[in-house]
Amino acid sequence: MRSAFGVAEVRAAERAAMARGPEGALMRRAAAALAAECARLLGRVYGSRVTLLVGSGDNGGDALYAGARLARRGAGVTAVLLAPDRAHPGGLAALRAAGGRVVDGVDERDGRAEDAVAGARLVVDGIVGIGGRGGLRERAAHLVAAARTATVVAVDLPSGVDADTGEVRGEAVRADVTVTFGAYKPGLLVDPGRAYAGAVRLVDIGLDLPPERRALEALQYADVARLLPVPAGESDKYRRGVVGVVAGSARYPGAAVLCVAGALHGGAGAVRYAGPAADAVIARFPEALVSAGPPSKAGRVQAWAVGPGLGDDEDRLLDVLDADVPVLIDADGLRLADERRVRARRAPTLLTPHAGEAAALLGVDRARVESARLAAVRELAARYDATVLLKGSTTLVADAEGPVRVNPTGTAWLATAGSGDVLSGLAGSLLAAGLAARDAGSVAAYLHGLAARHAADGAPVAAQDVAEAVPAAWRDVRG
Ligand SMILES: NC(=O)C1=CN([C@@H]2O[C@H](COP(=O)(O)OP(=O)(O)OC[C@H]3O[C@@H](n4cnc5c(N)ncnc54)[C@H](O)[C@@H]3O)[C@@H](O)[C@H]2O)[C@@H](O)CC1
Ligand SMILES: Nc1ncnc2c1ncn2[C@@H]1O[C@H](COP(=O)(O)OP(=O)(O)O)[C@@H](O)[C@H]1O
Ligand SMILES: [K+]
Repeated sequence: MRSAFGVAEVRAAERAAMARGPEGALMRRAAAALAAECARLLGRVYGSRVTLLVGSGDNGGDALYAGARLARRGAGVTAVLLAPDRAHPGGLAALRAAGGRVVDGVDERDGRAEDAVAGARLVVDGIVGIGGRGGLRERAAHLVAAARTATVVAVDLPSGVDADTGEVRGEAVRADVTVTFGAYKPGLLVDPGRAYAGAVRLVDIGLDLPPERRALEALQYADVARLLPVPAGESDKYRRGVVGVVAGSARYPGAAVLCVAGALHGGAGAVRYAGPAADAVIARFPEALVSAGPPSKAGRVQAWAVGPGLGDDEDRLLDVLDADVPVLIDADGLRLADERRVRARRAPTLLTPHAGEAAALLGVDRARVESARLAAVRELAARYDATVLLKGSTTLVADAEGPVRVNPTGTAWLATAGSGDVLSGLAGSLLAAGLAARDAGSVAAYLHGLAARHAADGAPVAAQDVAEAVPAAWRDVRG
C-alpha cells in the first residue's frame, strides 16, 4: 500500500526528526537527493546550465543547497531570488561559496532573471513547498513561463499545488519530475495537482510517519492480489456469490449489456439480470440468469448493482434499496436515490458518481468537483453515510471517515461511453463475492484501469473492449 500524508503530519514528523538529529540534517539529506536527481536528469553535470527559482522558505533552501552541490560538480548555477531579502541565508552562502551566481528575481528592469530561466537546461522549482498558499504570484508565474525547453524539477511539490488536496488556484509549475521528501503528499496523487507533478520520486529523509495518520492510500499489485476473490476447492456458483444487475431500459438496453459484461468478470459465481433489457442481455450473454419482473422476484443475490440506463424507473430502484444486501448505485440510480433512504440502509451502499453526477448531488457545478475532488468525495460519503467512488481522471474511494483511496491505474482512454457501466458491474460482482464496499470499489477501479490500458494500448477503446480485457488485468495482478 502506498500512503500519502497531509502537511500537519509531515510537519510533526519533521519536528520529531529534527529533535533527534543534528541541526540541518534533514535539509542536507533533502538537498543531496535533489541534487542527485538533477544530476541524473542532466546526464553530464559539468558545464550544464541550471537555474534555481528560489522563494522565501525552506523549499528555496533545499534548492540552494542542491544548487551548491551541482555547482561544485561544474554546473553553471544561477539562483533567481523571488524574495531577495528572505532567501535561506545558509543555502545562499553555500551556493555563493560553490561559485553559483545570484540574481534578483523581483527586479524586472534588465531581464536577467528571464534570461537565466530561458537559457537553462534544468530549472529547479524551489518557490514554495508545503508552506505554500494559493497559486503562483504574478512575477513567479511569469518567470516559470520563460522556461520553454528546460527540464523542470519541482522541489517537494510543484509550487502552486495545494499539498493537502491537489487543488490549483491560479497558476502552478508544470514539472517533469517532482522530488518529494519524507512522504507522498495527497496533492501529488490527486488531480489536478497530480498532472502538474510529472514523475514523482520519493526520498527517505528519515521521517517517521505513523501509518494510521495517512490521509490517502493507493492499492498496489500485492494489495489487489490479496483482495481478489479466488474460488477454492469447495466453491460453487452460489458460494462464490450471485450479483444482481438492475440496469438498462427498453430505450437503453446497451447499459444493461455492458453492466452484465463487467459483472461476469468480477468474481461472482453467477449474474442475475432483472429488467426490460432481458432479451438483449441473454442474446449477448447466455450465461446470465435473466428475468423481466421486479428485482425482489428475481431470486437471491448477495449484492445488487443498480442504475446504469435505468431511466426514471424509480420502482426498481426502491425495490433494490429495500434489500438487506450491499447495493451499488450508479448513473440514473444516483439521481433517483433519496439521501435519507440511503442513510437508513443497514447493509453497505456504494455510490459511483462521475464528476457531473457528484456535482448534481452536492448542488455545485461540475468544475468545482473536478477542482476539489477530495473535498467532494468526502462530503458525499459523509452526507450519504455510504462509500463513494468518484470517477474521472483521478478515481477516489471514500468512506464516511478514514483515509481516502486513490486509484493508481487507469488511462484517459477510459473516457468513453459505457465504460462506467462496465465498472458498476465489476464492482457489484466484487461486492457479491464478499468484498467490503471500499475494497470492492477500489479493486474494481484498479482492474478497470488496467483492463483499459491493455485494451487501449495506444488506440481508442470501446467499453466492451474494456470488459473483455478484465481477465487480462486479473492475470496481471495475480501473476
Ligand atoms: N522543515 C524541515 O525540516 C524540512 C523542510 N524541507 C523543505 O521545506 C519546505 C517547507 O518550508 P517552509 O515551511 O519554509 O515553507 P515553504 O518554503 O514551502 O514556503 C513558505 C514561504 O513561502 C511564502 N509563500 C506562501 N505561499 C506563497 C505563494 N503562493 N507565493 C509566494 N510565496 C508564498 C510564505 O510567506 C513563506 O515565507 C518543504 O516543502 C521542503 O521543501 C526539507 O528541507 C526537508 C526538511
Ligand atoms: N480523463 C480520464 N482519465 C481516466 N479515466 C477516466 C477519465 N475520464 C473518465 N474516466 C473513467 O471512465 C469511466 C467513465 O464512466 P462514466 O463517466 O460513468 O461513463 P458512462 O456513463 O458513459 O459509462 C470511469 O471509470 C472514469 O473513471
Ligand atoms: K516547489
